[in-house]
Amino acid sequence: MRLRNKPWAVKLVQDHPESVIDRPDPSQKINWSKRFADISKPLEIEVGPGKGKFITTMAEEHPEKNFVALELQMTAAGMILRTKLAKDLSNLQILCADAANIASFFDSHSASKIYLNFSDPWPKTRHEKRRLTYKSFLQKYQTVLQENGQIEFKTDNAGLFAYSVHSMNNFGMHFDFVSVDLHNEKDEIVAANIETEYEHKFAAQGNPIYALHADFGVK
Ligand SMILES: C[S@@+](CC[C@H](N)C(=O)[O-])C[C@H]1O[C@@H](n2cnc3c(N)ncnc32)[C@H](O)[C@@H]1O
Repeated sequence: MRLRNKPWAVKLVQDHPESVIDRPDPSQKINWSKRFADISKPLEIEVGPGKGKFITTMAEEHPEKNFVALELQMTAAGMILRTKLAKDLSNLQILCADAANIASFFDSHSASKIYLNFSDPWPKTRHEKRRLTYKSFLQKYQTVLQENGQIEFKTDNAGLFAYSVHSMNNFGMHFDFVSVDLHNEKDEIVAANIETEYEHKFAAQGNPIYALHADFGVK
């Protein structure tokens, strides 16, 4: 998804370096302890949050955790920042960067969860390496996640879901939860689910939502 360029978003990002790390040099680790008031809180990362409904809701509902929105597009980063400022979410930081460099930005084994929500499907075989569940990405997530850390993945795209199950299984990951119709699971699972912008749109069109939780097991 490519968002139309919004000049206000660029300006907002530039005006708030305390909240957004804008295209950092991947050769330098980020000092997260300077960015979060309490670094001892569990850290959760969403890769590709888009406009940020999911990650800002999570940050609002879970002040006991720290969150990082890792988003490639500056316009999307600006939209997330606007919500962060409006809701005064001090436990949310925005990292405007490519997830291909995720292992450079975080200490090894520092995160407890990585969320992949409605990632771009890249259906052409020649673009397989760009899929966020391709093995080179899984390798980087493994480095960033703690031993018992989890990946939570949701999509409406059956092809990307099948591909991701295959890719994670080949990588030796363990599946803790799999659903091919998340919105029609048991009441407590449905109630705990926080929708993303894409999820809301696709579910409203009657599409099933696929979901899984997976971990890398003991290293
Ligand atoms: C299809 S949108 C989904 C947005 C949101 N997660 C949702 O469910 O509504 C995918 C998002 O992932 C971002 N993205 C794609 N590749 C990325 C990468 N390599 N690193 C960081 N963000 C990425 C895109 O810029 C876009 O905002």
